[in-house]
Amino acid sequence: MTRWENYLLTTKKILDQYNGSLPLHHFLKTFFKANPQMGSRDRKQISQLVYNYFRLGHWNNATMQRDDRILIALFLCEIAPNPLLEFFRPAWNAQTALSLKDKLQFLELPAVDDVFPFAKELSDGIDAAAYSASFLQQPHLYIRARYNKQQDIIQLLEKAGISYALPGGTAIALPNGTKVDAIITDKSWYEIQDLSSQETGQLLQPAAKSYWWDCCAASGGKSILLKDIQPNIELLVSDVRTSILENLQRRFKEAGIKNYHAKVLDLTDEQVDAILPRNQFDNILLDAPCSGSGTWGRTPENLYYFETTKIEHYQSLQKRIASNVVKCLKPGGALVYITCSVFRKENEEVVAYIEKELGLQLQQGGVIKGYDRSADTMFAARFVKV
Ligand SMILES: C[S@@+](CC[C@H](N)C(=O)[O-])C[C@H]1O[C@@H](n2cnc3c(N)ncnc32)[C@H](O)[C@@H]1O
Repeated sequence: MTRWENYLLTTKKILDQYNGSLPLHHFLKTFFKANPQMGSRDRKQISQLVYNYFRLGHWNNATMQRDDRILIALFLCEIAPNPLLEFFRPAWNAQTALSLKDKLQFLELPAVDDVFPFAKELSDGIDAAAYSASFLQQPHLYIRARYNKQQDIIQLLEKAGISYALPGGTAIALPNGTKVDAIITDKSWYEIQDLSSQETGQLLQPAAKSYWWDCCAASGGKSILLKDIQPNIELLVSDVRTSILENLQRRFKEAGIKNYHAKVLDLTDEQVDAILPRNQFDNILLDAPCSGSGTWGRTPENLYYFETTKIEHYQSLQKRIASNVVKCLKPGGALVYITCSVFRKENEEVVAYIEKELGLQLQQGGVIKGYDRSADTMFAARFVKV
């Protein structure tokens, strides 16, 4: 059997075994660990076939054999010729540089408008067809340059022969999979952060000496952004997961951030204001737990396995957390609500709840589109407590 036939067979084996209960990258890690005969090149190429397969979601599923679908996915998602495609479909391999539209025409296949199967759930202003088509492209890896190091970083990238783009601000777009830490060895020069996530910073507007609570901090991406915009703030970070706050502490150390407090807190607890020793903040950043549907370009298995019933679950969690934390916001203070979701129920409907039920005033915000620039799509809204 040739290497390419073996890759195709292994891809089918993975697709047979995977059921969506774990994130795909965890499943693949375990699968390759159990099959150590595969080298890193084999793992990379098989992973590419599996990921591309899921990029098609349920699109045109009924009419395609699995082998065909794997090869069609490879052809539609990749822009450079590929030895595996050359082996199985040399005529297609000669056409990999065509646009998506021309590739579909070449194969006499219908448009990919329904790759994303939840179009009727989308937030205002998201173009469902463009969003669907965006899944066939791998998103970029974005970094945010810190301490005016953008020029120094660019020099290192050029020296290493890495292509890059400058989409604005201090963001740098890199090809997905770039080994950034091997190129930029001083970790304090940059943060890995998606472009749309970087742009949520425009809503933070931190005043010097103000007291902030990043109440769903995870490993602290938004908090580092906040501190980079205004280092002179007081900051409490919290999350329900102890392990993620340990990651945050490591990441803050690498980023040179020292002055902050960290606390493990479950924000579904109605008494959360009573647990905090100082429970009145000038500003609260609520980067809420959500479906993550705006980031599925990086986890396309969700196109296949996500169940819409989960949206309601996230909405009720978001409302519950918002109503508990707003009690800790000083009058005149701002709440910044963020999701990486494209669903109206997690975005506009939660905004309406915060306005109507919690009495805050919406100042600015909305969807931050990423699908037209190989980035995540997010939602951010800034409120003031009157
Ligand atoms: C979208 S992530 C935050 C991302 C982070 N702000 C960043 O920029 O990297 C949401 C976080 O909410 C946390 N979370 C989920 N349920 C929670 C709860 N009941 N109380 C507190 N935090 C919770 C999760 O552990 C997760 O880390």
